[in-house]
Amino acid sequence: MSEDLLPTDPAPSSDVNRQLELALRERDIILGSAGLGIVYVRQRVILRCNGRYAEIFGYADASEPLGRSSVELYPDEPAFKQLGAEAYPVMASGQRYKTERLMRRRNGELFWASMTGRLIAPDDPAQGSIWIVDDITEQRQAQDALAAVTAELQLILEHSMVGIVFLRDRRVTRCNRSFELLFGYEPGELNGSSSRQWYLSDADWEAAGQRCYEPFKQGRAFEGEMLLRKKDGTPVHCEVRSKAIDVSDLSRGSIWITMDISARKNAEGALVQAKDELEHLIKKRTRQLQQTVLAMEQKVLEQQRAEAHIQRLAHFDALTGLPNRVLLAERCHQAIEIARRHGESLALVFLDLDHFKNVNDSLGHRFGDELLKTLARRLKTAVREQDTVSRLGGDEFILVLPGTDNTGAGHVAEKVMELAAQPFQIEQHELNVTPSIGIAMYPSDGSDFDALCRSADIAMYRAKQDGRNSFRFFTSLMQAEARRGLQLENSLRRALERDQLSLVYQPQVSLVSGQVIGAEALLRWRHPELGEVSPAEFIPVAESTGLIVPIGEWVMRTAVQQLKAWMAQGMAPLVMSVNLSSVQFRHNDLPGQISRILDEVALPAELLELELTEGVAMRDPQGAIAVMNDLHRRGIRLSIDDFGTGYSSLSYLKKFRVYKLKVDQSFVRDLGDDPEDRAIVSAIISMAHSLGLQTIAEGVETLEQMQFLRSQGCKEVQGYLFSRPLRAEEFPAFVAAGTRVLDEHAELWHYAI
Ligand SMILES: Nc1nc2c(ncn2[C@@H]2O[C@@H]3COP(=O)(O)O[C@H]4[C@@H](O)[C@H](n5cnc6c(=O)[nH]c(N)nc65)O[C@@H]4COP(=O)(O)O[C@H]3[C@H]2O)c(=O)[nH]1
Repeated sequence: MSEDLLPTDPAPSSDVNRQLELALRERDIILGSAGLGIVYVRQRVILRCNGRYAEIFGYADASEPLGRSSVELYPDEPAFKQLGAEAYPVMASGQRYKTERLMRRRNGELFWASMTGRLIAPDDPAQGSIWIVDDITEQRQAQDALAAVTAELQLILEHSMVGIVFLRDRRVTRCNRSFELLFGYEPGELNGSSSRQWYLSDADWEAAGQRCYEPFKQGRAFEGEMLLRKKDGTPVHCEVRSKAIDVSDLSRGSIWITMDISARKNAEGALVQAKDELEHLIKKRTRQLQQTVLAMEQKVLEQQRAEAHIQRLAHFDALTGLPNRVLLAERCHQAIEIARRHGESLALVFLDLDHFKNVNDSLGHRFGDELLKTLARRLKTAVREQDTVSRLGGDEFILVLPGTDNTGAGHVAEKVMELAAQPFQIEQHELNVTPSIGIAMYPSDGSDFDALCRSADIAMYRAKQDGRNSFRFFTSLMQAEARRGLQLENSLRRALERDQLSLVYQPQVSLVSGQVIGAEALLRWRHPELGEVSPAEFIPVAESTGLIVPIGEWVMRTAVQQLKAWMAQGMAPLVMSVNLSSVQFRHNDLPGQISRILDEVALPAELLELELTEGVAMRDPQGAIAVMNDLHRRGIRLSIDDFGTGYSSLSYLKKFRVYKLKVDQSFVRDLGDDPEDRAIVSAIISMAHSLGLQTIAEGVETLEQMQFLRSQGCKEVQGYLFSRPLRAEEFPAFVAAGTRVLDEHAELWHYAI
C-alpha cells in the first residue's frame, strides 16, 4: 500500500533503509486501513491515493485513479476552479482548508464530500497537496432531512394559529408569534422571561406547576383550561396542552400549546346566560301558561256553573227550587201528549195564596219567601212521583197531575188546602194563609198547556171571588164570565171618550142633626150593548188595566164640579166623598192633581173627602203616610172605606192622617141578627173614638141598623134607608126633602136620640 501513496525513494543504507522501509510500511498500513480517503495531488494529477479514496470515487482500487486528472473528480471545471481559488490561499498560509463539496464519482454520480486539504510545502504549491476526503452524502442527506424537518417545524411554529411556548425552569426559551400576540407581547419580548407573568396570581402559577408535574413525569400531556392574563392585565381564557420535552429529564423543559378560548368561553357564557334566560323565560311563560290555563279552567268552570245556573234558572224557580213555568210547560206538553195517546185525563191545578201580599207588606219579603219555600215543600208531599209541582212566581203555584180525573184532582186540591192551612212557623211568627185553587181538566177544559192554564186561572179567580180559601173546577160558565171580563176591558178603554160614564151621588146623613151632610160620588157605566155594568165588576178591571187613573181623574173633576154646580144653584155646602183606588193613590203627584182640580173648580179643599180602602197603605205604608200627610196639608179630608174588611195595622192607622172610618156594609147588613157583627161594629166605633176619628156606616137599610149604630156613637150614615145613589139633578131635591125621610120616622128618630 505504501507504493500507492508515496514515491519510492532509494535507501541511504541498509539499516536506515530498513527502518525507513518499516516506517513507510507502517504509514502505508495506517493509511490503507484509514476509513477516510486520502489523496496526493500535484499539478492536477492524482499521484497517490488510498483504497478508501478509490472506493469513495468508485475506482476499482487505489491504483486506478493514479495519473488521472483531479478535475474529473469535480462536477465541472468551474467547481474545480472555484475550490482551487478558495483553498490555495488558505493552504498557502500553511493552514488546512476544510470544505464540503459536491464531487463526482467515476460513474458520474455526484455526492457530498467533506474535504480537508493541506499543501505539502506551503511555500511551494507545486509540490502538491494532500486531501482527506470523506463521503458525507448520507450525513448531508440526514442533515438536509433534519433541516427540512426543523424548517417545517419552524414554519409550523411560526405560522401556527395557536400559541406555542417552550419553557425551561418555567422560563421562556422560545415561543411563536401567536403566543406573543395571544398575551400582547412584542416579538421576542418574552424570551427568557418567567411564565409567572401570564398567570393571575402566584397561587395560580403554583397550582398550574403542580397540576402538570404528574402528567409530565408519566410522559402524558397536561390538558386543561386556565384563566390567564394578558400583558395589560386583561383576563384571557385559554385551553392549554403541555408536555415535557424529555420525560426522562424534566429539566429539559416543556412545550405549551395555548389557545385563546375567550370567545368560546364568552359564547359558552352567553349560551349559558341565554339558556338561563330561556329557562327563566320558559318557567315564566310556563307559569303564565299555567295561570292562564288555571284561569281558563276557572273560567270554563264558572261558565259551566253559570250555564248550569242559567239552565237551572231557565228551568227552576230560584227561591223554591221547583220547576218554573218553562219546565212546567215542557212537562205538561209531554204529559198531555201521553194522555192524548192513552186517552187519559190530566189535571192542572192553579194555586194562589189569599192575601199573601199582606204577609210581604207587613212582615217583609224575607218572611214571605220563607213561607213560600215551606209551602213548596209541603206541596211536594201532596203529589205523586210523576206529578209536577211548579212555581210561576209570586204566590202562584201550578200542579200538573197526569192520569188524574176530577175525583183525583179534587182530592189533591183538598189535601193542598189542608197543607196550606197548617200554620207556618217562621221565626217568632206564626202565619196563617189560605189558598184559592182553580182546577182545569184535560181534555175538557183545554187541549194544550196554555189553554189549561187559562182555564185553571179563571177557576182560581172564581174561588177568590167566592170568598177565597176554596177550590173550584173550571166550568163553561166561568169561561163565559172570563170572556165577559175581556170584553169589559176592551169596552172600558173607550168608555170615557164615548161618554158612557156618569156619576150618581149617595147622600150621607148626620145622625146628630138629621141633615144631609155629604154625598158619596159613585161611578156608573152604561154600555150600549152590555147595559148597566156594576162598578164592583168594572172597577177591578179598570184597576188591573191602569184605566182607573184617567177614569179616577174624571170622577174627581166631575164630582167637585157637580158640588160646585149644586152650590151655585143655592144648595148649602156639603162634603163630596170620592172613592180613590189604591192604584190612583200610588200614582205620581196625586195630591198635586187634586189641588189643580180644586183650583180649576175653585172649591175649598175641605169640601172634598177621599175614601181610601185599607189596602192603599199595605204595599208601602211609609209612602202612603207621606201622601196622606201631603193631602192633609192641602186641607183635603181622608177617610178609610170598608173599614174592617182589610188587613189594617192599628199601629199604622194611628199614623194615617184620616179623620173618619167608614164601617163596611158587610158588618152593617147583619147587625139585626148577628151578635158578632154587632160586636165588631161597636168595637170599630169605640176604637175610632179613642183614636179621635169620626165614623160613618154604609149600607144602612133598616131603622134597627141605624138605631144600633147611633146607640154605639156612630154619627153619620148612608144607605138605602135614606136614599139610593141619586142622579145629580135629583140630589138637591133630596137634600131639600131629606128631613122628610127622617120626619117619617120621627118617633123612632126621637126615640133613638
Ligand atoms: N146593598 C146596599 N148597597 C148600598 C147601600 N147603600 C149604598 N150601597 C152601595 O154600596 C156601595 C158603596 O160604595 P163602596 O163601598 O165605596 O163600593 C164601591 C166602590 O168601592 C167602587 N166604586 C164606585 N164608584 C167608584 C169610583 O168612582 N171610584 C172608585 N175607585 N171606586 C168606585 O165600587 C163599589 C160599588 O159601588 P156601587 O155599586 O155604586 O155600590 C155602592 C152603593 O151603591 C145599601 O143600603 N145597601
